[in-house]
Amino acid sequence: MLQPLRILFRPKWMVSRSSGSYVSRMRHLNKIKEEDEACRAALQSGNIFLYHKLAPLLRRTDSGIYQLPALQTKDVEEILEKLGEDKEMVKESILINCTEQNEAQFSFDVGAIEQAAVEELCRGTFVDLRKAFFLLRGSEAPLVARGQALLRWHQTNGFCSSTGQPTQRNQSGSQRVCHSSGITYYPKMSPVVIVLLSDGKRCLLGRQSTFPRGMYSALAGFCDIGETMEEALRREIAEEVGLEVESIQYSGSQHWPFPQSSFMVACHATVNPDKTHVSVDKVELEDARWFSLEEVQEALTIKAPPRNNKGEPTVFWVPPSYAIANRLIQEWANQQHLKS
Ligand SMILES: NC(=O)C1=CN([C@@H]2O[C@H](COP(=O)(O)OP(=O)(O)OC[C@H]3O[C@@H](n4cnc5c(N)ncnc54)[C@H](OP(=O)(O)O)[C@@H]3O)[C@@H](O)[C@H]2O)C=CC1
Ligand SMILES: [Mg+2]
Repeated sequence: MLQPLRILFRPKWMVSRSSGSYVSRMRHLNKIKEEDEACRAALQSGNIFLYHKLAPLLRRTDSGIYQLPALQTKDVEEILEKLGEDKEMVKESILINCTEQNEAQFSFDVGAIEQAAVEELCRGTFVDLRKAFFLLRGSEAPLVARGQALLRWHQTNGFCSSTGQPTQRNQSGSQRVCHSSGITYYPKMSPVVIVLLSDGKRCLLGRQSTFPRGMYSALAGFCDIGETMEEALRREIAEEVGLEVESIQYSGSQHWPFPQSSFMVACHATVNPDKTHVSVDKVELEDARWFSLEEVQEALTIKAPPRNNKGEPTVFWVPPSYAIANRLIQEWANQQHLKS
């Protein structure tokens, strides 16, 4: 039976360095991103988040709250040694970000090691990212998504697409280089527009057949190469629901890790209230329709939809608060409420 490690989770009081300004933090982060030596030094005092085959390690506190345990390099080295692995493997950690105290944050995938043994040592559980997103609070959800996205990118970009030769990463993992062709590869996101369409009184939501039953969301689509965001938005709405957009207002953006990294650009848009006939592209969407403010307000209150005996939701509901679609819907409802 493996004994859990004694010091795995560093309490806040052990963080001694005072927080600097945003500018000095970003400059520090950039330095460790670019300079291998600085990154190696940062790893010695930084925080490491563990993943197993891209599922992040979470820990449930005594009060039932899920947290992202931040391990230190020596903790991870100890785990690797206890499980008969080379402790030098910890140097494969990928830089994600840094804290307000200028401590570097890394992600490290222990997918080659037996999952249960690591969980026992860490007193935590590796949880699928979709579930982890539900369980984590505040800034931990985007952090864990970013860590996973970087690990995934490294795991799938080991070879140069031009020469077929292996690519080599820098210490931070901010890039990979093919020394044969000289090509440098950087982690990628695909731009996506997501739009909440309104006719002044109602908003348009749609669902794909793969969505959980009863869930409707704002319409979304990948940008084509060469398109502006506005062009992509107008095209997607025309393609998916046969409507012509009249005006567009930017709302915000989000990195979305499912199924691969997308850069979601969220907007509100309007159509002419006299031209609201929806013609759904059934290849893309199972359904799309106009919803009233009352229907939307009700859906926004549902945290976990009621389910039938097959476990399927039985009511109309919208994506959870961590999805930018939820924010768009919430903003629209607030705006309508102010108008009335
Ligand atoms: N965060 C949020 O609130 C929300 C996020 N989303 C995300 O937005 C994304 C896009 O929405 P979706 O409606 O599916 O997009 P689209 O309407 O563009 O349709 C998806 C189609 O685009 C193709 N495709 C897949 N990846 C790419 C790519 N990188 N570039 C161009 N085309 C691609 C796929 O074709 P094929 O499968 O045939 O290869 C797929 O059939 C999804 O990843 C979804 O998870 C959606 C709604 C809410
Ligand atoms: Mg779509």
